Amino acid sequence: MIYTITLNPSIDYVVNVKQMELGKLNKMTNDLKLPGGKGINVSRILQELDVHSTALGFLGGFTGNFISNWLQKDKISSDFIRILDDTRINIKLKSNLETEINGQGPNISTEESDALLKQISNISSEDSVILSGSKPPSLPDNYYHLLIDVITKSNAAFIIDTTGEDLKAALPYKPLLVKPNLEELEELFGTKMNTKETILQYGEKLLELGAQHAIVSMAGDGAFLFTKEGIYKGISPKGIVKNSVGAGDSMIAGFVGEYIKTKDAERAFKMGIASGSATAFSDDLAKRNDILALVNQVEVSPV
Ligand SMILES: Nc1ncnc2c1ncn2[C@@H]1O[C@H](COP(=O)(O)OP(=O)(O)O)[C@@H](O)[C@H]1O
Ligand SMILES: O=P(O)(O)OC[C@H]1O[C@](O)(COP(=O)(O)O)[C@@H](O)[C@@H]1O
Repeated sequence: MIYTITLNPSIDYVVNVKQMELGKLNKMTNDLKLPGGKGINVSRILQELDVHSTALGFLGGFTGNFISNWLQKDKISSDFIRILDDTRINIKLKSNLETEINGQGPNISTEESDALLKQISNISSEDSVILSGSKPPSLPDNYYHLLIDVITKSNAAFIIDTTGEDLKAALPYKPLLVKPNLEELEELFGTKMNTKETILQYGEKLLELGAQHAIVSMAGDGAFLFTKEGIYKGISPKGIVKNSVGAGDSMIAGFVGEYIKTKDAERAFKMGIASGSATAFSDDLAKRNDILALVNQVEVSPV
């Protein structure tokens, strides 16, 4: 079984405004409320790719109900710990520029956070766990570490998509995949990476520090895949970008869904790029047919 864990889900409130003017009354041309949070996005794309997963994490309040109802409607299994506080709402403002305003996240009590640790102590070595996104500030600083401890004791594989110290601390536990975007890679190592050589140098460092596979994604400029066998460059297909929110999550779902079936990292990378780009070219996350239509357009070659 694949489990996704979203510690900080959200409703993504996508708002379109023709020409945003700060300090004035702006009228929306249209708006869209979507279930969000990185692991939930991964589960939604896995479902499109016919890969079954169960979405875990914390959900609460009317916002939490919106997300669980959506997942139920789409027949995506979930087993969230219900919390007293409301799940956050993140604003995705599409105007002349794309602006995001993400909430900090709800209060999570010790009983609630312990309940998730207890729930995942039942996983086995046959399972894979995808840990995605930020954690609400009310969770203990070492909460990701506590989760990884439980997962690795069960000998389950894990993938982690988060940033900063949480990502760095996870590497020695040999995640199957990490996928920082270029900005996150720069933040992780505290240095600007203006040349291909520097990106390759720090991408390889992710493997030296323990990751089994690493992808460094660069939006419309494609991505690099780092494996023990070699480094690959993937070129993103061209298209009209509608909403790139969730492109990174889609890429992870595409990679993991294919890798678990075939154990072929290069093929999985292609599926990852196709899934990320198909989402960037859609209002919501990508649909199965959009992904499959792009996969043959993705070019991957050794560096
Ligand atoms: N503007 C775009 N055009 C084509 N593909 C894109 C675009 N933005 C994202 N993608 C695809 O999605 C992948 C992940 O996007 P990226 O923005 O790098 O991740 P994140 O959402 O984590 O910041 C990219 O490697 C690419 O394949
Ligand atoms: O957990 P975080 O880092 O606060 O991010 C949450 C946001 O990320 C998203 O999951 C999108 O992530 P990506 O664009 O990186 O794929 C949104 O759905 C959500 O609003």
